[in-house]
Amino acid sequence: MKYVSTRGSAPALGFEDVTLAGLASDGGLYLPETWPSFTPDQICAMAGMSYVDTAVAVMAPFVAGSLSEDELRELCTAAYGRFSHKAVTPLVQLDHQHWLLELFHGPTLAFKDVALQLLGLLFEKFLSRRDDHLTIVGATSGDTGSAAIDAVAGREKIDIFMLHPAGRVSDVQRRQMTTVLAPNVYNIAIDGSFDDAQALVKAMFNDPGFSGRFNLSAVNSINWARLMAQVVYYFYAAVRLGAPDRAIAFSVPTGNFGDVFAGYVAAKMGLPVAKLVVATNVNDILHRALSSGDYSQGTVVATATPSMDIQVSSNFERLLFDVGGRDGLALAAQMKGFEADRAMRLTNAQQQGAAQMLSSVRIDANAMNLAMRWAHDGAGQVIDPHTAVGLAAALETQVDKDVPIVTLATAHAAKFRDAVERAIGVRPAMPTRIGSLFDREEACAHLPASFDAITAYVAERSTESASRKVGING
Ligand SMILES: Cc1ncc(COP(=O)(O)O)c(C=O)c1O
Ligand SMILES: N[C@@H](CCOP(=O)(O)O)C(=O)O
Repeated sequence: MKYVSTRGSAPALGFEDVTLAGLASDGGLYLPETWPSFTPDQICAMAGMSYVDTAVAVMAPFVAGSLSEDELRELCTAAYGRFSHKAVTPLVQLDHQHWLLELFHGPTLAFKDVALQLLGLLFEKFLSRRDDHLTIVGATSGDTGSAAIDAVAGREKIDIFMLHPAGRVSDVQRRQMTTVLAPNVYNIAIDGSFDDAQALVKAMFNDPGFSGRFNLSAVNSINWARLMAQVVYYFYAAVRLGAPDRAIAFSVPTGNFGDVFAGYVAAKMGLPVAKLVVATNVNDILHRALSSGDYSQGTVVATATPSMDIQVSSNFERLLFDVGGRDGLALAAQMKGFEADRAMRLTNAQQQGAAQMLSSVRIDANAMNLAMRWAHDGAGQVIDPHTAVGLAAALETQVDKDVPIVTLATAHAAKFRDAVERAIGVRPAMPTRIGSLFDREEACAHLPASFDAITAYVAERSTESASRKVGING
């Protein structure tokens, strides 16, 4: 399997190189050259499979040439062995049509664990084959950071620098990052939004001197391996609800467009997806783009769904590339225009291509709170605010009554317990696997959202870490 860049001028690479590179050298994002696909019989055969077996079946075509099926199975067994639910991503029924797909049974209580537990192991596997050290730079609105840190903490050939917007993540999210005191983990709170953090990370990748010197890699969903691992749970859920004989709709609370793009990939691979609902909070760039073609960056508003307080959705570029005819050079020009003007219009082909599978809904605080209450009072489920945005959008979307609608439950309610308590008067208990989060010491640098300040910090700490490793090993 070869991967090509959405901006058309980086070299095509295999899975191992794409995973270690993160972002393509032309600033684009990697995608498979062609979509692998399954026949209805092959999808039918997934019905009785365990999560690990489904993961191997779905991901094998993507890793071909870099991992054998046995190696992939070994990594998946280790990654999903850390989940607290036997089904890994169980389904819960809410009423005759609505379901939740619980994606928060991993070590850090959010859907990010599904991909990042695997990605940590992929990094280790690929680094064991070469004499290399990786410097991961990442941006987080809270969940990617904690999941990535859990996945790579203590790994000898990796340093991780994780930027989060100061004061704009929940206390649980912050502590899940800052209380990990492993020597290869560096948390940085920046004065700015998640978008500022993501722009700084991309700027580090796009500076060839800096990215080459520190051998940068990515844990954000700009890294293809992140999305690949998320495709699995669409198959896993859909076959349990009757695919391939029945089409399934999914409603996905959306920020960086990674999770919902994984659903798009599942559909490209032959899964019968009736509809993908893109559920945004009031930071609604994706809703405006999909409903009217207007992709223009507004100011980020802080909400009770901080992980979705995003106005530039990095994976949207992957969708535009695929539905717009895969013309990398044209897309590169369009994205350069966006970077200069902070606004662009979708082409007709992009708009129409997206509309074939995707619809969008913008959910405000009131609708989100009502959905939390609906799930609690009607089905006895305490859901987190991000999941509630997805559920509210599902409830507002017209779907044939015979089609099940699965809302992706992206985080455990305890991660956002203050917002949940405000909405339904119930304070979710912290799962015991989180341990004594509130008794632990925190470590975090606080820096301005400035390229010079961040790169100086990374350079100084990476050098320190390199010399420390020489000291340990030599
Ligand atoms: C809890 C939660 N829900 C939803 C999202 C949005 O997912 P995506 O960025 O893949 O669209 C995020 C962050 O990414 C998240 O942390
Ligand atoms: N909500 C995310 C934002 C980063 O998204 P990613 O999927 O691109 O890593 C977070 O939790 O940090």
